[in-house]
Amino acid sequence: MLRLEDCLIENGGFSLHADLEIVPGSRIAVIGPSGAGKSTLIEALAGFRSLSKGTVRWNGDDLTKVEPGKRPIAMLFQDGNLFPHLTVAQNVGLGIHPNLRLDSAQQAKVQAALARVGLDDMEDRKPAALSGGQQSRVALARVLVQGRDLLLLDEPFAALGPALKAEMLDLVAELVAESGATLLMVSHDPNDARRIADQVVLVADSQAHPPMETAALLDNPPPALKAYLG
Ligand SMILES: Nc1ncnc2c1ncn2[C@@H]1O[C@H](COP(=O)(O)OP(=O)(O)OP(=O)(O)O)[C@@H](O)[C@H]1O
Repeated sequence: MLRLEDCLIENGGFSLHADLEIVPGSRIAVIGPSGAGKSTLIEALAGFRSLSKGTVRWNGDDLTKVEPGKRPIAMLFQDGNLFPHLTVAQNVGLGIHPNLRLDSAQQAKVQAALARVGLDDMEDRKPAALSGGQQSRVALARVLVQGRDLLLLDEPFAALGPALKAEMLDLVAELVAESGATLLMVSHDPNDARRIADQVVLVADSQAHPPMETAALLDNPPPALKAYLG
C-alpha cells in the first residue's frame, strides 16, 4: 500500500494537503486544474520535494526522508530526459548504473527491455536519429530496467500526436500489468485517464483527494472538476 498520511507539501505561498491510500498494482491518473499541484504531488512522492508535515509509506516502509534514488520509484519525465550524446542502449543502461559499466547480465537486461518496447534494432542510434514515439519508447525502456514498484509519469506523452499518445499509453498499461507496478500518471486529458487508469486522484482546492473510480468520477464530476473539464 502507498500511504500518504496527513502530508503537507509547501512551495512558496502554495500548499497541498494529501491524506490517501493507493492499493499496489493500481493505475492512477492524477488530474485537476492547471496550477493545482499535480506535479508538486508527484515530485514529493519521488523525493524531489520534502514534506512540511506527514509521512509517505510504501508497504509499511517510511520513505519520507529517503533520497530519490533509493525510493522504490521510477519517474518518467515529459521530455523523456534522454542524453543526446549517448546511444539508445546507453540511455537505457543509465537506468541500471549511472557509470554504464554493465556486466553481461545487465546488458542482456537492456536488450530485453529494448526488445519489449520494440526497439531491438536501434540500440546504437543516438536519440536525434529517432522519432518522437521512439524516443518515448527509449525512456520507457529505461524505466523498465529499473524494475521499481512505483512508476510516476508527469504528462509523459504530451508532445505526441493523439494516435501515438494512445499507442504509448497502451504500452505503459501493458508494461505495468506485466510487472505488477503501481502507476501514477499526471494528465491534462480526461481521455488519457479513461484509457489507462482505473482510478483518479483529483488535485484541486489545495487537496490531493483519495482515489475515485475513473468512470464514476468523470461521468459525474464534482464542481472543481466540472469547471476544469468545461
Ligand atoms: N517556486 C515557486 N514558488 C511559489 N509557488 C510556486 C513555485 N513553483 C510552483 N509554484 C506554484 O505551485 C503551484 C502548483 O504547481 P504545479 O506545477 O504542481 O501544478 P500543476 O497542477 O502540475 O500545474 P499544470 O497542470 O499547469 O502543470 C502553482 O500554483 C505554482 O504557481
